[in-house]
Amino acid sequence: MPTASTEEQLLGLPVDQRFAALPEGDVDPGTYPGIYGVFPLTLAIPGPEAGLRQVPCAGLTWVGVHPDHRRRGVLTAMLRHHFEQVHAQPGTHVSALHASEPAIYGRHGYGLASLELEVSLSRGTTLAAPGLDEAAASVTTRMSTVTEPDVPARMRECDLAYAELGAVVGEQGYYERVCQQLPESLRGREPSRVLFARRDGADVGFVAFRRTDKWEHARPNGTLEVWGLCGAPATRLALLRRVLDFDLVSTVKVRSVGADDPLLLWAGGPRATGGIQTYDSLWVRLVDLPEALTERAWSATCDVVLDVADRAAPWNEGRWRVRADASGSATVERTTDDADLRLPVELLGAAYLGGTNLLGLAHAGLVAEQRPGAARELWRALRSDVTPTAAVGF
Ligand SMILES: CC(=O)SCCNC(=O)CCNC(=O)[C@H](O)C(C)(C)COP(=O)(O)OP(=O)(O)OC[C@H]1O[C@@H](n2cnc3c(N)ncnc32)[C@H](O)[C@@H]1OP(=O)(O)O
Repeated sequence: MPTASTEEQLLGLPVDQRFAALPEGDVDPGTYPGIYGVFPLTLAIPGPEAGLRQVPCAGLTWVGVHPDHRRRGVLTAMLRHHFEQVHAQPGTHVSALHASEPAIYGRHGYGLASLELEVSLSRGTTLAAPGLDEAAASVTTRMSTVTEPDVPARMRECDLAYAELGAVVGEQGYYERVCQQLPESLRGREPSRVLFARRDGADVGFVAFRRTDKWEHARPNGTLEVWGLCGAPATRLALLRRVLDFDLVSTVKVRSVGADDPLLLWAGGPRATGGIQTYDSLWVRLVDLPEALTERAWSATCDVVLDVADRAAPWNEGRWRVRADASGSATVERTTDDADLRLPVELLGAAYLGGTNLLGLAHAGLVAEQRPGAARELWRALRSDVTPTAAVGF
């Protein structure tokens, strides 16, 4: 049983974003059948002139259905409620989550938009990046502990300033939450530390990590797990070089590494690491399809009619004409014209950040092309120059 109070465990989840399904009929009136919460986030999506736009995003979290009520549609009803809430909220057009299991959320319109790697490195691994050495050398690092009062705000400032495509950034309360050190998560280990990268007297990034002490055969065999890394590439290089050189540590595990992160290039390729695991990262759901699609920038012209299936948010169902122009802007309007592509809304969520290849999905038989070439046309307009990075957990 957790020793922390409910309020401590819910730190950072705004009170008006905590929801519970009410018991009905012959059930225990003292137990909620289901709960969920929403972290208000920003999500970095493709923006004008090959830049980024950080847009509001509802971060679905804390989803749970009581074992006495499972498989009776409670989750389905809660998600419908969530979509109606977001639909009614001006300015927020997408929802996103990290899934506990990959089979749950596709049927509710969430598509897998980014991947994350967990990369293991041995202490002393050389990271080679000659073009960045000078900039990396100009960074100094300073160690803090996450419980120091100014750390959450400093981490948030860095995340906002250096967000990459696909990154999410929470409000201040979210950062207080990730910096909270509850006894059950510590379990005798040291609290998380943060090395801030500094240049000209200002924070330009950070690496957040926790070390686990271990000795084997009279030799130090500790592990250092990186759970947050932020900054321009040269800053991240400097920070990673620093954590690869900690005393008493033999293995450095870097979590939430984007699929195209330079770390693998710096290390010398996958076999230069101690191992790489690949996981699904952010699942994205277009709650307001036309607003979400017009909010992002487009990378090529297109004119396609989509026939979208969306049972859980029926206002998105049906045919939409999507026209993107050479300036990167798009219009999305209702139409009665014949469809060029038929697809479920989750595949638009998957392609929303520009990293999931819609043409590949058509080849895989998941998108039905009615007009030859329409999948390629839409994909070329949606794709981004860089692969979306992994999103931090929430
Ligand atoms: C964003 C987050 O917070 S992730 C955390 C999610 N929470 C958890 O994993 C906690 C443990 N699990 C649970 O609390 C519940 O089992 C939940 C939330 C996963 C599902 O809740 P339920 O109320 O049972 O789901 P519901 O009855 O609405 O099921 C909807 C559909 O999803 C399917 N489904 C539900 N859970 C799963 C699963 N784990 N794997 C595959 N399919 C699933 C159901 O079979 C059903 O399919 P159908 O429409 O074809 O009949």
